[in-house]
Amino acid sequence: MVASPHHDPNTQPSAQSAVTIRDATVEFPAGRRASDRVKAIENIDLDIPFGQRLALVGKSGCGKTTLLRVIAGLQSLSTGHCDHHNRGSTSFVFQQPALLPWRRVLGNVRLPIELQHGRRQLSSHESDILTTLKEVDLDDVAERFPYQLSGGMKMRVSIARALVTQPDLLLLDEPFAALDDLLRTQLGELVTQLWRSHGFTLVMVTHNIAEAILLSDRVCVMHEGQIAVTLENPIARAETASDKNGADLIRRTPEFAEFYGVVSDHLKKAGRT
Ligand SMILES: Nc1ncnc2c1ncn2[C@@H]1O[C@H](COP(=O)(O)OP(=O)(O)OP(=O)(O)O)[C@@H](O)[C@H]1O
Repeated sequence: MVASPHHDPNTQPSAQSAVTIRDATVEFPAGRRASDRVKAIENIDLDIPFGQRLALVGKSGCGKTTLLRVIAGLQSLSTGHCDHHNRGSTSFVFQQPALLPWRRVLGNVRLPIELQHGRRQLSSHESDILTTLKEVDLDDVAERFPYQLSGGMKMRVSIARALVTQPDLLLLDEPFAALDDLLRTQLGELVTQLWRSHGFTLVMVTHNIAEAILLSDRVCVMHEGQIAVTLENPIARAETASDKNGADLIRRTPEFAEFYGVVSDHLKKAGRT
């Protein structure tokens, strides 16, 4: 397990990085006067290698979502830069599935293709759309409307919609926080399987330490807008992910308990400084 302090202005961009962030700061107005500002993130340096899964954890307000939005290109920086070295697109999955209620499952999943290529080219993508629906086990409910789906199914539609454009980078912002533990574990397994078959780079924000450990190769603990520590995940599960009981078995291992303790200690330490 390697813990590395993160703020290193001398770090060079790596050819292997899908995303390179240097000296990134985002300030927001925080009061009546123009001088009242809050730094949501401050002087962040981060390299995310191609195909890596990175989890951002930290207490509420520490800047996780802001950093994720910077990576998504949805949030401009006050200083610094964020560069993508991807060949393809970036997709974002939010906590709320945000499906269009008047469109069936198929129509919701098809939407990004329509936006990217227009309606005329749809037929050439139809088999990709159906393959994606199969991958998330929704092919049987393709003709249903969102109100006819359970919470877990809605989230799977949201994941399918994110995957249908074959993104190189998938960003998840607390995607399963509103779901119960069992569904959360099942969807985590699904994300792991999809990561194995698609090979995208994955960045996720979560409050749940177990989820961070089960779904990542590296965990960044954030505190007050900075990355307090980056931890290599010693139990990254590339080989066991296809096992449906993988998450449950891994949760019971001493290695899991040990790493859980390490992440938890860093979170507490960050909270005390
Ligand atoms: N649009 C905004 N305008 C003003 N302040 C903002 C804005 N967005 C975020 N902030 C502030 O920036 C800081 C970081 O917010 P951010 O949402 O990134 O934290 P977070 O770690 O994702 O929190 P949570 O876990 O509660 O979602 C907080 O102090 C927040 O109040």
